[in-house]
Amino acid sequence: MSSTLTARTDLRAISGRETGSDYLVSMEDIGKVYPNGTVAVQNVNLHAGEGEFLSFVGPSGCGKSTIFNMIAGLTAHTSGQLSVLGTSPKEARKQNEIAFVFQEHTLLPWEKLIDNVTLPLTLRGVSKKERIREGERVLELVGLKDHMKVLPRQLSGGMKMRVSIARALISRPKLLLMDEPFGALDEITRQSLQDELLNIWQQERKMTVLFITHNVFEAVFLSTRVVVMTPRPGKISEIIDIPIPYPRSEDYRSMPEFGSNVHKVSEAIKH
Ligand SMILES: Nc1ncnc2c1ncn2[C@@H]1O[C@H](COP(=O)(O)OP(=O)(O)OP(=O)(O)O)[C@@H](O)[C@H]1O
Repeated sequence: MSSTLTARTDLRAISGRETGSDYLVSMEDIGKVYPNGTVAVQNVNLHAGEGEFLSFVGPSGCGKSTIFNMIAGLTAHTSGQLSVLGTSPKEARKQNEIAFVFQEHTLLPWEKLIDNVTLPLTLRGVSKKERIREGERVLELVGLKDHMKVLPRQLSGGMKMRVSIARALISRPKLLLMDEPFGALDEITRQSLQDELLNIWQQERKMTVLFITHNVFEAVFLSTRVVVMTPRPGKISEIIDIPIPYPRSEDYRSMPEFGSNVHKVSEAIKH
């Protein structure tokens, strides 16, 4: 076992964030075999604490989305022990404390932004007054409060992604799962959304983010730890601490520490 597999950054020291002692996600020897016999992941051991930002990198098909779907209670693991927010993934999902953001924005084209972002509250029967208050709060967080009444088609790709993030935040999730959210965006938009996501994560002090990306630069810019996976059947080969303090400014992207961490993660992916 690699020594970095068990290493753990002192999150409080690098981010100034409060951290809890309990794990939000605990995966012990997790495996997943799909009904057609595909062994997607094997022997996955991972613990994510409150307030962490973990990115998952690895070759296509190594089981990253499968891991997220198991954590979200959308597909069952077939071996090992998985606990999310201290209970089973399905139970955790019912508590509305897990939110998902995908690469595709999945907004309702005929609904104004305010109605799109408040949809999870509408489905739960929350009053209109509270929906509007919470909708304004999250649209403000993503810098779109002035666009409450517009339709999704009037927005750029980056703005649509901001709306998806706002909708995910409306339930004040403890755990935010993001599956390649910025994969379809141009580099400039992508970097500005990375900055915004870190700002939001710093404000929502206890929220844990799990983030899938194919982009090593993005993983190193955002994360407290980077989880590196092997080709299928996916296993975790290394978990690399990124012990650079937050807030991480634009300058971080040109610092030697950034380059050396990118190199470390890139090397880990090759082995
Ligand atoms: N419902 C399913 N039934 C059978 N096999 C599946 C199913 N979903 C995924 N797989 C297979 O499981 C493996 C892992 O897939 P998964 O989508 O989790 O990988 P990934 O790392 O997220 O890939 P990518 O980076 O390309 O999105 C792949 O071989 C995939 O074909």
